[in-house]
Amino acid sequence: MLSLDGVSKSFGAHIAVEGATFEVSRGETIALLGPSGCGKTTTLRMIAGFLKPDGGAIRLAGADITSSKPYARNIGIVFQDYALFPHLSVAENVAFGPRHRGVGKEETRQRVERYLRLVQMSDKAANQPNALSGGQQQRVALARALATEPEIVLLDEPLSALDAKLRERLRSELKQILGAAGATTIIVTHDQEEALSLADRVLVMNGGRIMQDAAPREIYDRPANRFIAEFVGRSNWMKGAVTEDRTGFRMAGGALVPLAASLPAGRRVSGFIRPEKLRILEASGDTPSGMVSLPAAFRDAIFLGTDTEITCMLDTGDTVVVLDRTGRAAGLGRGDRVRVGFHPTEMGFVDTE
Ligand SMILES: Nc1ncnc2c1ncn2[C@@H]1O[C@H](COP(=O)(O)OP(=O)(O)OP(=O)(O)O)[C@@H](O)[C@H]1O
Repeated sequence: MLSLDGVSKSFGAHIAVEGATFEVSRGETIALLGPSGCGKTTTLRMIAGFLKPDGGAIRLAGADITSSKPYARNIGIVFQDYALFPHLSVAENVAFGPRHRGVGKEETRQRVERYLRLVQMSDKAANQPNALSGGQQQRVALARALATEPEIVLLDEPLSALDAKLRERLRSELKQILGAAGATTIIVTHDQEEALSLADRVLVMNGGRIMQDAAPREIYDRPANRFIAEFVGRSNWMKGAVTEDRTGFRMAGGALVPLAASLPAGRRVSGFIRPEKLRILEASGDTPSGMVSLPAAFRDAIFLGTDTEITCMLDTGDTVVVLDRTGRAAGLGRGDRVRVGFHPTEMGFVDTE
């Protein structure tokens, strides 16, 4: 449906986007995820036609749109701040796009009804936007974008102006709405949960470059580099080195973690484990079968509601964070001896930079 091929954009000497290359299939939702300033919005603005790329090509439904005007592209956009027309009612806001594009009266009326129903705002059709909550306004903005039945919908940080609770609710609604509309969607966000939960594929950007383009699970379980392992989820980095025969990772302290595939000579890797993959074990006794255990001292525990975040100092000197749901930290005091256990298959590796 949409493809970018080597798309670049600089502002003066600053390269904002470099060689962006990816495709979005019909009905697919992809997320551009990355820290502030990584080039997400610039990429979106080039797709929308508000910015002209310095190089590369953008194609939409087979046509080269690299240089076409924004209004000539069949694209729907939802911005962070909703930007509804304040003097028009909710229904008139949704009708605006189709009417502007010459869609007939009856068809426009049907679309307003259909898309307001889809975002569950039918009962507010006659209201003015300023009489709606932030979440309601954002749903209307979505209906307005969908009502033109665009080939692609662009969502720029669509939930970031909402409070945490509402953001979570609207996130799952958004997924349903986009699915029901069969929309092809690109969502720009710096919120990893939003990207992982909404998108079929996540493109992680940093410094103007796309660093990984993969399914959410893949990004989380097999990040392409250290930046992604730290930006998406949290990581405990474990000291160690690849064994001489290059089939294992010998951790500081002696524990051996087998590698899924033997590494080419000269390649150095760093090992990491997600906090929820670690378990607190008693200081003595058998290590559960198949697990590796590392002696450690308990430091502190913070109760977060569902999880408790436990910090331990391994005897190797590494500090690790364990997310625990079993109440294992109860009764432990600073300095108490414990072991930190995990299954070797749950250790991830990235190239040492
Ligand atoms: N019109 C402009 N003129 C000059 N520099 C710009 C312009 N627009 C963006 N930039 C720069 O290009 C880089 C990428 O900006 P962009 O807005 O794409 O980042 P972003 O990933 O969307 O960040 P954020 O999440 O903060 O919006 C930044 O360093 C930014 O300062």
